Amino acid sequence: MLLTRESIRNIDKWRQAGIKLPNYDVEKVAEKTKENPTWLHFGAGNIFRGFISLLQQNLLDKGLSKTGIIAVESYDYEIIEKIYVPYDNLSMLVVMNLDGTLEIEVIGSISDKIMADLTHSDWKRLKDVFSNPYLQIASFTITEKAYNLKDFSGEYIKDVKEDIENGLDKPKHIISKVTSLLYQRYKKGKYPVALLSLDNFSGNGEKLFNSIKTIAEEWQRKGFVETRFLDYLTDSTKVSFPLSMIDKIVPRPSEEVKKKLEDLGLERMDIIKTSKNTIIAPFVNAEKIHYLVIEDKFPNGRPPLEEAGVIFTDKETVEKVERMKVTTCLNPLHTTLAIFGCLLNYNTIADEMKDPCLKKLVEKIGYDEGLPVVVHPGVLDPKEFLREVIEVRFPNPYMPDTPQRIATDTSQKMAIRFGETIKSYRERPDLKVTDLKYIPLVIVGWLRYLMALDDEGNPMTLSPDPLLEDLRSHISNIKLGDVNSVQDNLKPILSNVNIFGVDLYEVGLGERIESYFKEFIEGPGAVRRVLEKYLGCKG
Ligand SMILES: NC(=O)C1=CN([C@@H]2O[C@H](COP(=O)(O)OP(=O)(O)OC[C@H]3O[C@@H](n4cnc5c(N)ncnc54)[C@H](O)[C@@H]3O)[C@@H](O)[C@H]2O)C=CC1
Ligand SMILES: O=P(O)(O)OC[C@H]1O[C@](O)(CO)[C@@H](O)[C@@H]1O
Repeated sequence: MLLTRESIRNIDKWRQAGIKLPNYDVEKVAEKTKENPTWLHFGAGNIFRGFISLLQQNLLDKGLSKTGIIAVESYDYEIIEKIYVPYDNLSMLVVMNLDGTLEIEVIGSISDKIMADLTHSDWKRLKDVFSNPYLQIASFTITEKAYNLKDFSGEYIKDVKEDIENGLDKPKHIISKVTSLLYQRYKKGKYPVALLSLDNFSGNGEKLFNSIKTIAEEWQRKGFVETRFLDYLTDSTKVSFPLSMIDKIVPRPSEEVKKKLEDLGLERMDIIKTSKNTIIAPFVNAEKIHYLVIEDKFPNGRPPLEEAGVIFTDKETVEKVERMKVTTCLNPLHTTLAIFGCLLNYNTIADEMKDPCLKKLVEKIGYDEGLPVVVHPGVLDPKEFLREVIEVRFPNPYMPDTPQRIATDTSQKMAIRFGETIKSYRERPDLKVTDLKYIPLVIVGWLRYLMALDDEGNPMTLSPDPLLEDLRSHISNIKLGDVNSVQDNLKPILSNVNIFGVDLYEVGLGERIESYFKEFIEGPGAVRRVLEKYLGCKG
């Protein structure tokens, strides 16, 4: 069986294999989408194929929507060539249930794909779609770093510098591309639209807005865009940037799942790693549980996604729910497991949850250090959410999620995942930053991880991170087993407000972290020993 539009016409064959098919005519929806494009999504990767597209499929299945989503890829064109084109834009979602059963579903709601490549004819098509009055949403899952225009020294990165000089016609960075597309929309009729970031970080909509506004202002100063364009962009009845909280664990595609699909008779299920490091396959494996909370601000209307389980609410509630998830109840625990999982040679997050020390560490970070500063968001209960994460979601033995995946881009995540809690402790009169014992342990774990040696002292490959070279330039001066080599090498990292959101020395944690670090590098096995010492556990 091939995952193609033609093959899914043979409904009985797919049914016999136990695979659910779209309950609508995929071709017709694709046609309708061409005439009436309402939703573009930037970032054609795994979460889009396994979650966002599922929401729209849900509406199409119920007859609540008539059009699909157009996937836009602006960075890794191999995804389109190798994962969209050969499979007619279909994706296959494999849900890993807690009892080991799989629920498999062909997703047909991705109606088209576009490469946002200026040298390709697709660019013209993208400009047309973007200036279409029907367009309601341009959403994004492009990873947190893609929103950054500047490097850590505060300078515009190379592509952005060039984009600012070159104006509307040759943008390279995704934010400049989107700003240029928005200008087309403005010129065409000032039509309204919502730009919806579904990336996993605090204030995602605001960050998208600020980045786009920065480019627009630079272009306005150089005379590339009209001043009124800034009015359009900053008028939320025209262009909105809703905040969102997105939550579904969508690990990289796993060989085990691929094998199971092949056993069912599916062909061409190969997992690829692109030259830009995206690991992707025709299928997506994911957990069943998910949450999506979005600020209800869509000036050109939106599909009735509440019918697919999305919670629409006000900005303050999204902020609270997002803070709860990203800064305390899920992502800090994930990053903790990522760092120590790599150091202690774990292959899955679920296996780590069987390690009494690691389970205790995430409990301490979640319940003891995180929960006290969480503001109850109303729509979800933080304690119950945390319990579900620790007791149900992370330990799911069928989820092929790896610490190495979550360890990607850790430098971009520390400020949000740990810095926010540190700041709350600093601000609250009833709490002291120096009461924090376990968050510093994770920060130290990360510094130890950056030595690229596992706890036994064996070389370990580090996950991609835009700051890796910079960080390694300090850390590589330190030798395992030689506490004296620490010297001042940690100072530039620990005092970097861009990395942690605070200067860790100023808040009183720097020295403690340095001293923990020295214990961590005493020699092989020290990471495990230190965890046992501070957590009173036996790993
Ligand atoms: N995988 C997951 O479980 C979840 C992911 N997310 C969010 O979605 C993001 C993407 O996750 P996945 O789709 O799983 O990853 P992925 O690796 O499968 O896809 C990443 C996507 O982002 C694009 N991208 C990467 N760097 C870019 C850049 N500099 N400029 C423009 N586009 C760029 C890639 O081309 C690709 O389309 C995450 O970083 C996170 O913020 C949110 C919830 C769950
Ligand atoms: O650390 P990352 O790359 O944002 O990934 C975090 C993981 O946890 C989640 O936050 C779960 O919702 C997803 O974004 C992803 O599976």
